[in-house]
Amino acid sequence: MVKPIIAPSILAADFANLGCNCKKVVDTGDVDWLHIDVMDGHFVPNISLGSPVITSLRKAFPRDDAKPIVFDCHMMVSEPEQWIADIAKAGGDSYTFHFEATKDPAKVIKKIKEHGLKAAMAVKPGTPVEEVYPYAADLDMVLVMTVEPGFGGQKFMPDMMEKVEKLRAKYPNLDVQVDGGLAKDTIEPAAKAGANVIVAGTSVFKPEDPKEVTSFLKDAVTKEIAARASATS
Ligand SMILES: O=C(CO)[C@H](O)[C@H](O)COP(=O)(O)O
Ligand SMILES: [Fe+2]
Repeated sequence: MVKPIIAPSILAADFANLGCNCKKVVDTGDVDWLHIDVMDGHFVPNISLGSPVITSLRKAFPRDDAKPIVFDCHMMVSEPEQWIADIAKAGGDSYTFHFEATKDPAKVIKKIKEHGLKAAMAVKPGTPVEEVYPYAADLDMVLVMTVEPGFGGQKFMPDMMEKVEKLRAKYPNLDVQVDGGLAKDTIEPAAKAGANVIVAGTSVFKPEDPKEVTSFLKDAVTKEIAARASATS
């Protein structure tokens, strides 16, 4: 059975106070992962951050902590194979590449695993979810984008929930992640469709009290996972 995972996107943090901002959201107790958006200005029309920032952040969240935080790296980059070694060295745990960014997804997945990282594949809103199926057995997670990648603070696209439903029906034990516009008013359709890994940037980092949001998001996902388990037992 999948677990409910809340992954705040650090793109919405104040980069001058990145460590403190991240500690504040992790201290809610609801956060298991930090979602790290790497953008190259080529695959997407924006530049964000890269491995030096991940190296620094890893020092603030060491792997030998009582509750280690998973660094979930969302690689919005062309030729994704070229950054795998860098991200592994910097302290990433999971490497999500875009299906649209490579001609050979199987080769990218193999290289990610060779570097000891979890492998995940993302699909942009215009990409049919069926493209994922040939690779699903080798993936730890599939990311269904609920905005066009490139910027935080965009509006959640409810039409993407059909993709989440298809994935959840076909792969009951696969981590299915949604990213873009997730907040208290959009979590319900995502959780009901079967998403269990929730990326949320603006809605978690911007309010004064992140706990109020993280606990709402986590409760919503926990409830839907339990409902699905009892329906299938
Ligand atoms: O991958 C992303 C953008 O491409 C971000 O993870 C995403 O936009 C999260 O930010 P928000 O919750 O503010 O929409
Ligand atoms: Fe992201």
